[in-house]
Amino acid sequence: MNTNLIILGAGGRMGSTLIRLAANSNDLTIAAAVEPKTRFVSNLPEHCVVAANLEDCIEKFPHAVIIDFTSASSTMENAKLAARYKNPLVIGTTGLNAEEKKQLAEYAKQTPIMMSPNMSVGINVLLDILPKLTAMLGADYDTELMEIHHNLKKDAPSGTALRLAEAVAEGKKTKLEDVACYHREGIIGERPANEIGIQTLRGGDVVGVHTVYYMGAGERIEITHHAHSRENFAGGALRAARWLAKQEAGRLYSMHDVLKG
Ligand SMILES: NC(=O)C1=CN([C@@H]2O[C@H](COP(=O)(O)OP(=O)(O)OC[C@H]3O[C@@H](n4cnc5c(N)ncnc54)[C@H](O)[C@@H]3O)[C@@H](O)[C@H]2O)C=CC1
Ligand SMILES: O=C(O)C1=N[C@H](C(=O)O)C[C@H](O)C1
Repeated sequence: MNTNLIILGAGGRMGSTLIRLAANSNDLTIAAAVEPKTRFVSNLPEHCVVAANLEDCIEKFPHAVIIDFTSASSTMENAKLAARYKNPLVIGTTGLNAEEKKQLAEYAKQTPIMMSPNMSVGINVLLDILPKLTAMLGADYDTELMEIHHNLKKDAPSGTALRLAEAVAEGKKTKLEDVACYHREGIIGERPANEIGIQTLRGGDVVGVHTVYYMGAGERIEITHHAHSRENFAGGALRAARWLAKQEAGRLYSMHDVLKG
């Protein structure tokens, strides 16, 4: 089966990687590339439409799967359009707040939507394991997370770090918002036992590093995921697009659903 794609943020780091990978596949067609800075879009296949915004082209491509790696505010506008025109939507954008995620769950009742802050297999397998690992280690192990990304990243902490921290909180049978600590400075006192610390580092061209630490008496576990390139994320997003094209609307899907098949 051939799947038509509309790639949003086509001139960006993820958008351009998606175009390169999709153009080399046998079962995907890039129908449209959307990017306000159209001069940054390159390497497009013949017949691909270029538009400055989704509204200008969505009507031409009913059923095309939209892939969105843009910014939180753009994603919300794009999701509204996808819901209106019933196009499936894969969202990789991070930095969305709780209210925006709630709104996306509403749109997902109108059209199939899959959202994941990290499209890699490794991180998603880790997300499955962390609640159990955290519960097995128990309250004697202090849990902290650290993420490192390139100096052009706009949101912090990364969407992945927040999702990993939620999985840890689940294992501790608590809510992340009740125990998260994003900043330490000055005379802060002893570390509360149930706290989950989340620290952000930024620099250079780091694609993405996430570490979860479990620190106990006399031992420490560190689990680190290194993304070697953006192809890893783009490959996951294309896999999600193929899968989503066959799904019904109903609830907000995740990469877990995609990997389950
Ligand atoms: N879920 C995942 O696996 C991954 C998620 N991300 C997330 O994806 C997002 C984008 O990351 P990058 O590609 O590094 O950023 P980027 O800044 O290189 O690219 C974003 C592009 O979107 C364009 N854009 C802005 N508004 C738009 C609109 N309304 N319609 C179409 N295009 C629009 C911008 O002009 C820009 O070219 C970020 O939120 C990032 O955290 C990044 C990598 C992996
Ligand atoms: O902005 C990025 O680059 C990345 N963002 C995602 C996030 O915020 O988790 C995923 C990945 O680590 C790269």
